[in-house]
This record gives sequence, structure tokens and C-alpha cells, in this order.
Amino acid sequence: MIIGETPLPDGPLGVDAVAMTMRFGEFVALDNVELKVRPGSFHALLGENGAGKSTLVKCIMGYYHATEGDVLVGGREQTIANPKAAHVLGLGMVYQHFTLVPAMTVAENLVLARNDVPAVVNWAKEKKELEAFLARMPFKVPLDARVSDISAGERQKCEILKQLYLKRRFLILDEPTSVLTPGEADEVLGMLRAMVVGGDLTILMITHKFREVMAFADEVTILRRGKLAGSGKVSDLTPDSMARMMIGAEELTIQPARVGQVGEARLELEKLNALDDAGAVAVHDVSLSVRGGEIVGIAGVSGNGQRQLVEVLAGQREAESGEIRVIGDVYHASREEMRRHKMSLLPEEPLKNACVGGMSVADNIAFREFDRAPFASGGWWLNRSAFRDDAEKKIAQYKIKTRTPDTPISALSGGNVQRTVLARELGGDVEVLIAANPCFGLDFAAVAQIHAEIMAARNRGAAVLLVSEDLDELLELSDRLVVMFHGQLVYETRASEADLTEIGRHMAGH
Ligand SMILES: Nc1ncnc2c1ncn2[C@@H]1O[C@H](COP(=O)(O)OP(=O)(O)OP(=O)(O)O)[C@@H](O)[C@H]1O
Repeated sequence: MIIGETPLPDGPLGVDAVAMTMRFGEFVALDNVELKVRPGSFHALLGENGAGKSTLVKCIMGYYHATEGDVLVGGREQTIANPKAAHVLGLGMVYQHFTLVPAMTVAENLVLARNDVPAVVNWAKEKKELEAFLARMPFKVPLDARVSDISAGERQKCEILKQLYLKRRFLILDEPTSVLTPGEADEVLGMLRAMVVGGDLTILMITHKFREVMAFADEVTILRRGKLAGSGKVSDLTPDSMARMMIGAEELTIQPARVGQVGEARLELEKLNALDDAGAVAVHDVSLSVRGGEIVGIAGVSGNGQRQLVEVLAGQREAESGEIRVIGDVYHASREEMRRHKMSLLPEEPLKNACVGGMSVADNIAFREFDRAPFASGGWWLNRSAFRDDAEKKIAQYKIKTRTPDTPISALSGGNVQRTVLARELGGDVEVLIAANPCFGLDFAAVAQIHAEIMAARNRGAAVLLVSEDLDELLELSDRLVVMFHGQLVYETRASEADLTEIGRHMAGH
């Protein structure tokens, strides 16, 4: 490929960030950071939530223009004005969120992503070429299926395939396995690793999972609070040494022991049925009871009705039939009932489902409570200083990394948004807690803190319903575990007696 006068080398590309600094106003998100990703290597980028990982890769991809510093591609300095310019150089990125168009087929998504799509597409010819391309690829996807009809795991594979189809030679993956089952994660990373070893590709992967770093990466770069905290060969490091570099002298939250008595049933579901957006049955005759002082975990591959079940409990979706009772009272998920029964909700995608993005961190913490004493006096008049003090206390207690309490919550990193919602939802008395994938995308220090908070709520007597795609998390926290498959609860076991193979079999529908 020729860029201006400068020919780029063939094969996998190396990318370096040199002395990179990025300021947002007064705030220094990256401070003189160095990153060296060798051509044909699998490089991991580690760091706590808010350490600057996304900012660094966005500077490389031309989404941001670094305040200072350079990007070298194939050993040559490049000015990457925008993502299009990065694509021309052969750099691609797979995001945490999906970018495929759900209403189109996989084939349409791939072909239309190209820069050189003709005005009239010869689909017969394109399909033939796509099939030939797929035959060379390590994983398969159904070309004629609509993206809305395929599983999250298949979608993620399509996102990666799209980048390979577009002939990227340097691929950035932002937490690529968060939507995959452990089996799928190993499959996808294993295949990508094989492409790296085969000399086709260079990979830079943002991850929070040490297991993946140890198993698949050659080298690692670790950021802490916008600064380079360490780098090196993975074979010279251990998860402990990497963790230490990530958190520095910070103390990890220690999870309290499981104590206390199991009490009365607090959350009861009886023959609950609900539909998905397309009108198909998503939750089918689900009956379940969660008692005070108990964590009941719902395991399952994503897309088996867990999302719709949580939406019904949160009042975001109508049940078709069945009954929900909270502490004996029939429950319709109104705000008043949630308040009366001291129910808390940690939903998925908190920035979308549990926050107002343009509002400040402090206001988002107070949001749930802002119309009640001591925050309200005289109806609409808000006692700002009362909820301001409360917010500042919670920001410290939940270690929320925000420049000021007045920073809009949308400017926080994912982990810190999650901590903010946690501070609001667990900051008061909780009798029933419903948590859906509460640690999705969080670093291990945040995970430790959230697990500790959930266990503490249980120990104080809360009934906890924990929906998670992470089996390790479920086994660590749950007292009882049920498996959801095709909208039904198909298996139940005490977590202390759980057999992983048995759970896996039920998750797969056997
Ligand atoms: N557009 C922006 N404006 C202002 N501040 C920003 C912006 N983007 C990021 N930041 C701040 O820069 C810091 C680094 O954020 P970044 O998203 O790079 O972290 P991260 O390491 O990717 O975190 P996570 O693991 O949570 O995704 C955070 O404190 C964040 O609030």
C-alpha cells in the first residue's frame, strides 16, 4: 500500500504510540504514555476503569487528536486525522458495543461496510466471493441470517470478521469476550491467536481478564491513572504482578464472609410469562422465590429470556401473565412500590438504563431520592447542599473516579458509571436487590468492591436476585443457582454443591 510517498510494509502492522498526552480541558487522561505493539504480536492493554485505555486507542484510531505525541504505523510517523484515515492505513477496531445493522443480513453488513461498494451490487458475485473469504477464515457465520436473529456470540464473531474482510492488518479489540461464553471466548481468541502466529495480523486487546492475557497475549502494557505503569513479555509476568502494577498501592476490597440467617420469601415469581420485542415468548412460566438473606443466581447463555425477566421486574416490560409478589404484596413494578419495599436495581448498560447522561455525577446519585426529605423541602424546592453532601460522601465511599461531583456522568469511564449507580442503589437500606450482570466490563478492583457490596447487602438480610452470564461470579456469590434456557428455569442446585459440567449441560439445553 502507498500512503503519499511512503510504502507501508506488507503483512501484519506494528503500531507505536510515542510520548502520548491527551488532555480534556484541565484533566490529563494520558500523560506521556508509550505503547509499542510489534508487528505480528498479540498485545494486551490492561488498566483499571478510567486508566486511559480507551482514550489511548481512540487517539491511535483518529477519534481523538492527542494533545502531544505521535503515532507510528509500520515504523513511520503518521498523522491520523480521523478513523477513515486509520482504516486506509489498515488499522481497525472492534468495539464493546455492536456496530452491525440488525435489520440487514450478515452478508449485507459485510459488503456494505466496504469503501468501494458499487452503486448496483451484484449480489450473486458478492456472495460467491464472501463464501470464498469465509472458507479462509477461522470461524464461520451464517451469511444469510439477519443480524437481529443471531446470538450475541455470533454477532461478535461477525464484528471481527467484518474487520478481517476489510483487510485490516492491525486490529484493536475492546473487551472482545464480554458477550461470549467462556467456551466461545477461548474459541475466538484461539483463532485470532492462530492468525497472529500465522503472520496475518497484529492484535491489541483491551481486557480485564488476566486469564486471557496469560493464555493468548505475547506482551502487555499496563496503564494506571493515565500513566504507563509497566510493560513487558507476558511470560515474564504473573497475574499478581500485573494486578500490582494496575492498582499500585491501592487496597483491594475484601469480600465479607457469608453470614446470617435465611429469612422469609421476599421476592416471589409465579408462572410469569413475558414476550420479547418481536412478540415471541421470552419468559415462560417462571416460578421462583428469593428469601431474605439469600442470593439466588440465574445462569444462562445471553438471549435466553434473562433480559426480559429483569425488564419485567424493573417495570420496563409488561408481563403477559403470572404474578410477582414482594414481601407478600402483589407487585406491578411501580416506583412507589419499589420505594415502599426498598427495592434496588442494578440494570445492564447503566449509562443507558439507570442514568441521565447529561446530568452530573452528584445529581445521578441523588436522582432516585431527590424528591424526598432531607433533599426536598417545600415540595419542588430542592435542598441542594443536603444532596450535595450525600453525593460527595458516596463518591468517596464507592471510590468513584470523577474530576468533580458536577462532571456529567457521560464523561466517566464505564466502571465509574457502574460504581455511581451502585452508590445510589446500595447506598441506602435495601430489602430486595435485583442485579443484572453487575460487573460487566469492570476491572478486578471494581469487581471485588461490587461483589463485597452485594454480599454485604445479603448479610444484612436483603433478598438478592443475581442474573449473570459469568459463571464464576454466580458460583462465588450465590446461595442457590438456577439455569435459564429458552425462557424457562430448567435446573436448580445449591451453589455449594454445584457441578459445573451439569450446569453447562443445562445452559446448552441438554
Ligand atoms: N471525551 C471526554 N471528555 C472528558 N473526559 C474524558 C473523555 N473521555 C474520557 N475521559 C476521562 O478520561 C479518563 C480515562 O477514560 P477511558 O475511557 O480512557 O478509561 P478506560 O481505561 O478505557 O476505562 P474503562 O475500563 O472503564 O473503559 C476517565 O477519567 C474519563 O472520565
